[in-house]
Amino acid sequence: MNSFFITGTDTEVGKTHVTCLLLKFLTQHKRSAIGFKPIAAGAEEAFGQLVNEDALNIMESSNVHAKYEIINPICFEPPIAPHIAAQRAGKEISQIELNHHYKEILSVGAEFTLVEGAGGWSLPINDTEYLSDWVKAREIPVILVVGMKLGCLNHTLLTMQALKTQGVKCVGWVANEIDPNMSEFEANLESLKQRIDAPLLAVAPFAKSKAKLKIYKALTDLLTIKL
Ligand SMILES: Nc1ncnc2c1ncn2[C@@H]1O[C@H](COP(=O)(O)OP(=O)(O)OP(=O)(O)O)[C@@H](O)[C@H]1O
Ligand SMILES: C[C@H](N)[C@H](N)CCCCCC(=O)O
Ligand SMILES: [Mg+2]
Repeated sequence: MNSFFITGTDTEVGKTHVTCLLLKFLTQHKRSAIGFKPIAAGAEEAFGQLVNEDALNIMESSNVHAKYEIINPICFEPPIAPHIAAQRAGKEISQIELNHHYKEILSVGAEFTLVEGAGGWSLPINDTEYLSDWVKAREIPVILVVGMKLGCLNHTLLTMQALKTQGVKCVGWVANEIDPNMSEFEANLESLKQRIDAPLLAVAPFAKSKAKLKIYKALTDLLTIKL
């Protein structure tokens, strides 16, 4: 069983978009795959419970299915930093709780579990802990989604530096074209390639529908897929 933690250079950079594309890629190649969104903030009431859009999207892109609470066990209504949402709801998120939920999703038995983070790499879950502490403790390899826009060089290099300092393995990165009007896309991609000590796995083009990943060999190797 393989797990990957999908982080991003920021919130709203395409972690869910890329997670769904990776899940679909795995499905197309007859791998069993499930998405996991342990912590979500930003949800609506539906079917008598709170549901988050990211979790619904990754459920739809997975070919292994489980109840909503298994896919997204921690969910808050306001679209704010999760530790603040938890505080407002009189709750506290902890690594112990995350371990429990992670065990449950792994017991579903998919070959691949893609865990989508929340926000960027350094996301507080309570007064003293970060989601990144949990990823490090569980030794889940990280895939970084870079939202390709002006400013992404700084965000990417700082994130890579943090991963390295914390001793967390980054198995690769995905360039996500979130801004169709970005100047010098290719030159920025090249600047990142030169400076990132992990392989480029794929490029996700700007597309509102029927998006497809431009796949690199590092991705097929990572997912043990022969094209
Ligand atoms: N390659 C793309 N082409 C077109 N639109 C995109 C692309 N990637 C992301 N988007 C859009 O940008 C917005 C943010 O993407 P997404 O929700 O995947 O970000 P996120 O990093 O998962 O955010 P969050 O931190 O809230 O989980 C969404 O509306 C999504 O449809
Ligand atoms: C509401 C948003 N879409 C995400 N679900 C949560 C983003 C938290 C970001 C925290 C921060 O780094 O400031
Ligand atoms: Mg998301």
